[in-house]
Formats: sequence, C-alpha cells, structure tokens
Amino acid sequence: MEKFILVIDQGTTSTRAILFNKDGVDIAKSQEEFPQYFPQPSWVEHDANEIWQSVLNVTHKVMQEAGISAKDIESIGITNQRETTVIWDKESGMPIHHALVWQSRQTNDITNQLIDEGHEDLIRLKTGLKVNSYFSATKVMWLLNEIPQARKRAEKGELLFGTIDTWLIWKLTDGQVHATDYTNASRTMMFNIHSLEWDEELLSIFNIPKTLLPEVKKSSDFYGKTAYYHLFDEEVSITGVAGDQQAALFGQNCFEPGNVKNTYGTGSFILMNTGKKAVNSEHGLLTTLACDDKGEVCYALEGSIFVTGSAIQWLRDGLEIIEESYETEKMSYELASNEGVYVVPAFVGLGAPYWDSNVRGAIFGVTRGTSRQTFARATLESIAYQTKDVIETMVCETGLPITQMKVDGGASKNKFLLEFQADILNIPIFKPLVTETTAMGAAFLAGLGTGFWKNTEEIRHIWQVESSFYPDMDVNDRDAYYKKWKKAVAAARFFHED
Ligand SMILES: Nc1ncnc2c1ncn2[C@@H]1O[C@H](COP(=O)(O)OP(=O)(O)O)[C@@H](O)[C@H]1O
Ligand SMILES: O=P(O)(O)OC[C@H](O)CO
Repeated sequence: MEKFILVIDQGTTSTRAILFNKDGVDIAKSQEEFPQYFPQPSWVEHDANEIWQSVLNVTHKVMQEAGISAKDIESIGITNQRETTVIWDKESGMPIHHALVWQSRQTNDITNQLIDEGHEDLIRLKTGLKVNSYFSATKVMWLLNEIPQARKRAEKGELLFGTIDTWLIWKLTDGQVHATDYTNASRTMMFNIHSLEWDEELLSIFNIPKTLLPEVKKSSDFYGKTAYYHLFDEEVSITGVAGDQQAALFGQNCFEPGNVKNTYGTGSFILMNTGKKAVNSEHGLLTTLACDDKGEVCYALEGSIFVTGSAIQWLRDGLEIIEESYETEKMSYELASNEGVYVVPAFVGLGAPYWDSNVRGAIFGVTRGTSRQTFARATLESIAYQTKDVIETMVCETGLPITQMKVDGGASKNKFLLEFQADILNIPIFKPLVTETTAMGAAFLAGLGTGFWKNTEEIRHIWQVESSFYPDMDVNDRDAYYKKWKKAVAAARFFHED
C-alpha cells in the first residue's frame, strides 16, 4: 500500500500540513493562519497552544482531504519558524507566557547589556551568531526575569524550554520527548556549534539553568512516537526535524559547499552550504548548522533579512495601496524605472549584514509624480537590493564565486522581483517546480530516517526547475541602481544614529 510522509511546517504567520508521496509530489496540503499578538510596538508574540491547535487542525484536514489514516503515514517531519521561544510547565504542559517570536524586540535591553559587558566576541566564536534579540537566549532570560516565580521554578527543574519544533514534539508525544535538532539548537545562542553541545560557559553568563534545555539530535533521526490518539489512531514515528531555512536548503538540494538558496517569506533567509567548514563571518553573516547530503551536520553561512515579504504586507495593510500582494508585479512592470525612489524597509531595524537595531524605515526620492506604482516597485526592488547586500558579503567572506541562486517562498511568485533580482545580482536564478521546498526538505529528512528514500541520490531527481531568470541589465544601470541603494541605507542609518 502507498505510504506518505506527513510534514508539519510551522511558520511565523501560518501552519501547513503537507503529504508527500515517494515521488516527492505534495499530494495534499492544508494551511491555517493563527493570531499574532503585538503587546507593544516591536514586540511580537504567539500563543503556543493556538499554534498547537493549528497543527491539529491542518493535520486533521490534510488527512481527511487525502482520505488516509495513521497507518498510511510512513513518518512525520517537522520544520518550523526558528528562534521563537516557549517555556512551559513540565507537569501541566502549560506555557508560562506567550511564545516570544524571532522578530520581537522586547529583549533589546538585555542584548545591549551583553554587548556592554563585552561578551560579543565569545558568543560569536562559540555560536556563530551576532548578539541580537533575534535569537532565543535573551528571550529565555526575559521570560525567567519577567514572569513571576519563573526563575525559581526553572532552577527546581519544573520548567522546560523549547523552540517551536521542541514544543510540537513534546505535544505530539504527550510529554514523553523533550528534544530538538542541531539546526534549531544552533539558533538559540546557547549552543556551541563546534563542540555540538549546550555551552556551559554561555549558560552561566546568561544565568540560564541547563535543566530547561532539550536533548539535541540529528535532523534525520528517530525522535519518538506520537501519542495523540484523537489525531492518529495508531502511533506514528517522528523521524525528521529541521529549522525552516535549513530544511529549505536541503529541499533545494543545496548539498554541496557553495550552493545557495534564498527563501522570500516574511523576511528573507539566504543560506550558503559551506560543508564541514565553519566560516567565521567578519562582516555580519551568521554561521549556522545545516544538513549535508547524508542528513549529517554541516555548516552554512546565513544572511537573515528581517523585512521583505512583510514590506509587501505593509503596502497592503499599512499604506493600503494594493489589495493583494501579487498586484505589485503588474504595477512594477508598468514603470520603465524606479523613478529615483528608494524604500529602505528597516521597520524593525536592519538584519544582515548591517545588524542595526536603531535604524527605522525610510523613503528617498519622492516627487510630485511619485505614484502607487513607484512605491510598489521601490519596495520590491528593496527586497532584491537587500539580497545583493548579503550575496556580496558571502562572496567576500568565502572567496567562492556565487554563480547561481535557487529561490522559494511566498514572494518568489513575483516575476518582476525575480527578474530584477537576476539583473541586480548578475547571476541566473532558478525557481523549482515544487515551491514548498521547506516542507520538501523536512520530508526528505524524515524519509531518509526510515529508509523511505535510501539516499540523496534517490531524491536529487525530484528537484526540477519550473522557471529560470537570466540577467539582462546594462552594467552601468546595475551599478547606478545599487550605488543609490547603498546611499539610501547609509542615509537612513545616519538619520537614526542617536
Ligand atoms: N506575488 C507576490 N508578490 C510579492 N510578495 C508576495 C507575493 N505573494 C506573497 N508575497 C509575500 O510573501 C510572504 C508570505 O510568504 P510565506 O513564504 O508564506 O511566508 P512565511 O513562511 O514567512 O509566513 C508575505 O509577506 C507576502 O507579502
Ligand atoms: O516562518 P518563516 O518562514 O518566516 O521563517 C522564519 C525564520 O525561521 C526565522 O529565523
């Protein structure tokens, strides 16, 4: 009887459940958005129980739609928004507070204190990360400091910490398994990416009790069996776990050092596989753990851009100049150029390669003739320029030429964006047939764990190009556009310097 891999893809704004068959075809999917909480400007929170409920809903729906039951599921793969932090009570399973989301800036003060105390270099050497409120460690510190009794209870071993993968594994196994994988652990700022263990020295600096932390396993491994009998009428194994960006790198078949992918979602995440070598970035990229073609640990360089697709949401929900994000494509094609307008969408500061938490968004070059179309085009262009900032840094740090880039994510549906991206980078861009590459990566990891797929040779042919975009821009135009962008970023940063 035909079997399927069930992938739970738990993202920042929505949860998806997708079923893959042995040919790597996504035969059924279900998606559900869940509430976002903004208790203060620049704070972003989720209710972990609402996330869990959304997982139950989409899983139930996708199985119904495909007409399958638990016995038809070979195993489960989990992929998730990374860094987002949940702490819960070991006994009751109840979170002690909302999950603090990766985008949230409520720990900026803690971050600044760590920098002032001079811990930056040590943290970067051990974890590969910038000291930034993006990562889990300062979120754990905030929860332990702010929630009454939390520190005391953590010290007594009554509480558990997890990123969303860990929370879902815990819920699926009914509290039997407290585990994460290397890729997620590498985003917590508590994990030593060289010794592959929780770092005692950092935990002591952060004053975080080790009893909070999950066991860390390979991405393709046996995590446990589900115990949720309302959802599955028999046990199903969880055999693949990876952070969404590393799962996308795997799903895009970026198995060789030098391979690069960019996922254009809420933010954009550009990852380059660097093989067994941890490249220590001097210019604002992150060193992170990823999976090689055997599902074993390897290293990647990452450029994390905080605002890309969400800038399009701002055009829709903030400025209300579009009704649907796809309209920006046609609007941009209607113009011969950006008419000298540059949008710097630094709504929550700038991530890679600038890491400037103080800067805020800015728009330059507006004239009486500036139209909705100009704003749409300048916002789409800003996504491509931010990507170029990262790619240029990657080339400079690794000395490796980047000759092509694979893309996926919601905003990769936009043809104008991908054409402009190829032009501004001066390299070809390839978009795969199955754009659910994050889920596909998690499916591959789960399937390799059970022998559903024997090795990556079996899955390589599943990846196929749907569309290719080749550069076609005059070199002088390219240089002029990009030079203006750099000036716009510098001016926005100058404006917010103090
Ligand atoms: N045709 C489009 N053009 C530009 N942006 C788009 C388009 N379609 C979707 N987006 C953007 O893509 C993002 C959603 O992508 P998705 O990969 O689902 O995000 P995430 O996984 O981060 O929740 C949204 O921010 C949306 O504005
Ligand atoms: O949920 P996404 O796709 O926006 O991804 C979020 C990233 O994992 C954050 O690091």
